[in-house]
Amino acid sequence: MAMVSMSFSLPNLNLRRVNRYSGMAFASVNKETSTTVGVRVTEGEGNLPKVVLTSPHGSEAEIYLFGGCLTSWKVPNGKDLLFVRPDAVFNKKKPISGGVPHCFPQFGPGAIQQHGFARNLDWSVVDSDNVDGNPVVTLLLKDGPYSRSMWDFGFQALYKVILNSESISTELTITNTDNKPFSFTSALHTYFSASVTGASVKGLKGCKTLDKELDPTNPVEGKEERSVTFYAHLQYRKPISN
Ligand SMILES: O=P(O)(O)OC[C@H]1O[C@@H](O)[C@H](O)[C@@H](O)[C@@H]1O
Repeated sequence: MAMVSMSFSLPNLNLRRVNRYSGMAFASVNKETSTTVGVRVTEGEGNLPKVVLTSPHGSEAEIYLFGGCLTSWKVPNGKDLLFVRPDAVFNKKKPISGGVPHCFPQFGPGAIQQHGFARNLDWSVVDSDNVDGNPVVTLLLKDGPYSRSMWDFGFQALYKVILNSESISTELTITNTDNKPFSFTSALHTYFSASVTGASVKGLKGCKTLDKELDPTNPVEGKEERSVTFYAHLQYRKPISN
């Protein structure tokens, strides 16, 4: 078993169960479904089912079952701290581009599709809870014919999201359910919404660039510092010095 987790300002929790429901599984939703205080499943963009977590303190989070993708985390003042690209599509033809997409069982490019298949599949809700007023949901993804066609291993992925008044916690647990070992790479590939005014990146001069969007020739960077207020999709590789 392996675990990846991310948490922002999560205070110590007194895990007193208030209200719990186990065994929910939604592949689609026709109307709003709610069985646990602060946890409901409703229809999102493109009629895709999404779980909405609502805290009594006024924060709210949304997780699409397609890709198990956390797309929104609004704090009590209404500000969404996550970013979803304006050109993101919600039609299952591509992963949702933004929020916190899953990269599993491979991070980045490699033997299978970029960032793996977990962000392209429907997850299901297997558990929901309300702990001291804080809504908790656990999503499940298992191997199936599609994943086996690329990566022939039995696995179970459990993704637990806890919404607190001023923080959110995510925890991904991978279990090998096969009779042979496997290795994998994974990430909770978070897109934050932030102001980049005044931000820049230094130490670039002499780095080889890889610009997927604008220039496939990968020139060597001539500037030492670049502002990040322009749209770019750049990676820099520092040459190895002797
Ligand atoms: O564009 P994708 O497949 O959703 O991946 C998101 C990003 O993932 C990052 O890991 C890559 O470095 C970026 O190049 C890429 O844009």
